[in-house]
Amino acid sequence: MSLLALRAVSVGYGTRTVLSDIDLLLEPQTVLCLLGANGCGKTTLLKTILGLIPASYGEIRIEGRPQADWSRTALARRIGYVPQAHHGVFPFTVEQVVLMGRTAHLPWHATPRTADIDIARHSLELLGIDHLHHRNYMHLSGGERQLVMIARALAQEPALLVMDEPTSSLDFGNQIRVLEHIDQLRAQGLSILLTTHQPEQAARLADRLVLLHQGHILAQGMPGDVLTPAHLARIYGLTEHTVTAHLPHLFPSAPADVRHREAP
Ligand SMILES: Nc1ncnc2c1ncn2[C@@H]1O[C@H](COP(=O)(O)OP(=O)(O)OP(=O)(O)O)[C@@H](O)[C@H]1O
Repeated sequence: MSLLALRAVSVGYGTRTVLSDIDLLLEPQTVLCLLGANGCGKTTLLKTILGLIPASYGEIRIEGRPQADWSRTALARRIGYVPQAHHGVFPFTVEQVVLMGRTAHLPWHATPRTADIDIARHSLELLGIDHLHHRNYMHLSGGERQLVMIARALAQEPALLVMDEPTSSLDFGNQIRVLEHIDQLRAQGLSILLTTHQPEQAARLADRLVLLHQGHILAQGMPGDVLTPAHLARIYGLTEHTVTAHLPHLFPSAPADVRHREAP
């Protein structure tokens, strides 16, 4: 059974459709990556999957059950969410913010148990930021906040982690650490749905890729099949030559004719 299944889903705001005909499956222990230009609808799709925005059409199933049958708490036990670079107002310590990840596992209004505090501390340690646990979240840098949001989602102990550009504010070292954590989490059995603006990151991480373009899925499949100069040129409005010239690790031996063809 797929962890997540979308069939003919349309998403948008009011009468404006942002994406339509979205079919996708996410299997257990899989990393699925959404790639597409700014404003193509990646975040909107993630929020629709999380139940924060209603789908305007189609069917979303989580672990085989229609999304509408899931209570918010039950969903929060199964899906952790790392929003895009976080600027929210959390006048709490880092440890308190990470403990919020345990809320769905606690009875209504219960205070966290020692086990919950241990799980929160462990999440901070995993990301190498346990030294921040007493700091005020509001006083952290953008990258530190992003790591705290990842720790909070890990403290949820979800089956599916939804991450919106998880490395966007991180320095080189922390980007690599987060990518390695994603590999480890998959090895431990988690599934991960993430967005990125970096094709090389998608190629390194993803088991499956979905390319979004002009309101639809342009292509989906294994990175080796989907990440072509022609597809990248199309979604980013570049020539294939520019794409291959800027991604030498992805396209080390692009044929000469590709280097001069224009994007369709
Ligand atoms: N709350 C909202 N109300 C109306 N329109 C919105 C809202 N949020 C986003 N949009 C619009 O929906 C479209 C898709 O936005 P979305 O944030 O999903 O794109 P994205 O692919 O995640 O972009 P980026 O890569 O820049 O983060 C954009 O045109 C955006 O302006």
